[in-house]
Amino acid sequence: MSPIASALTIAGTDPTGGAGIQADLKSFQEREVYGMSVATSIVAQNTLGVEDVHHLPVPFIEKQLHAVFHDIAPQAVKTGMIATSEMMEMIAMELKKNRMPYVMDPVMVAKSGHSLMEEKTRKTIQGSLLPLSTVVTPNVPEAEILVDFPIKDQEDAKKAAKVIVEDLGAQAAVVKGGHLPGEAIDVLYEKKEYHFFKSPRTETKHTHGTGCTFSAVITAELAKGKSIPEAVKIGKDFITAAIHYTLGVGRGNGPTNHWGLRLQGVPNNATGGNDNE
Ligand SMILES: Nc1ncnc2c1ncn2[C@@H]1O[C@H](COP(=O)(O)OP(=O)(O)O)[C@@H](O)[C@H]1O
Ligand SMILES: Cc1ncc(COP(=O)(O)O)c(N)n1
Repeated sequence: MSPIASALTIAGTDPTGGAGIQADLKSFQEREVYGMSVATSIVAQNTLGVEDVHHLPVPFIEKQLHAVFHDIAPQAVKTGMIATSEMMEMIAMELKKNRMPYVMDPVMVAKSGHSLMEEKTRKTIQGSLLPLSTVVTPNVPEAEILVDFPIKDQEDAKKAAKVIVEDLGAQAAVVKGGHLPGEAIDVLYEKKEYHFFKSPRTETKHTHGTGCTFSAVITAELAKGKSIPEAVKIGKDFITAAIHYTLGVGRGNGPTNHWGLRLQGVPNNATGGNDNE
């Protein structure tokens, strides 16, 4: 019997389930990967915004990591919200000791505008987690901070993805296109080659946790041994369906539909969710 693929997310929480470790675990499960999670910060948030954040003590985050690594070895790991430099440095040390495919989703600001990473941590990321990462998945605002130049179009996105790899040391980088106008086009730069992943833009406000879900699916696929381009392709198809078959829950920016991909091709009246057609 082939060993069960397992994945670990190290991130913040979202009690309404649309983002953070809750969204990551839903995504792992949908991809038939055994999901595990280490919480960094407990976030009081919903689809309307972030109310408060409680950072867990670094030694306690370390204990959670050891609990996982000393029992069930994941085949791939992702990081999401890591708010402080102290957290980031400890996590980098642990990932150095436990080398495996590592997806870094450099979560900095929630879509509601609330900061999820302290200002000084934004620079720590470059010397600690970035050089360890297999794939980095910044959105446009996050990529602009990492590369320190504006990203206004696909050419800028290509340049940024190349800088994140060639200069900042990531193995691969996907600059996501959700924040650019027009079709949702993500640019992957890996092994000196560009790959483009394009989907029609779904006109909806329900995009809470899209980046978390996208990076979690990439992590799950890497855990199963897929190549980086294959994993990103599946992540793209997954998030496109998750947004398209929106559930319409929540009074603000609602979550995506983590079983959306399973609905592909299913007639509208059988989907149970709202179809944005
Ligand atoms: N309205 C949309 N319709 C279709 N795909 C989208 C839409 N918004 C974002 N995406 C896709 O969702 C993924 C997450 O992108 P983005 O929203 O930029 O990340 P983040 O959630 O980190 O801000 C990317 O693959 C992007 O192309
Ligand atoms: C714990 C956590 N991690 C990530 C996000 C970003 O999600 P979004 O950009 O959709 O607000 C979030 N809101 N909460």
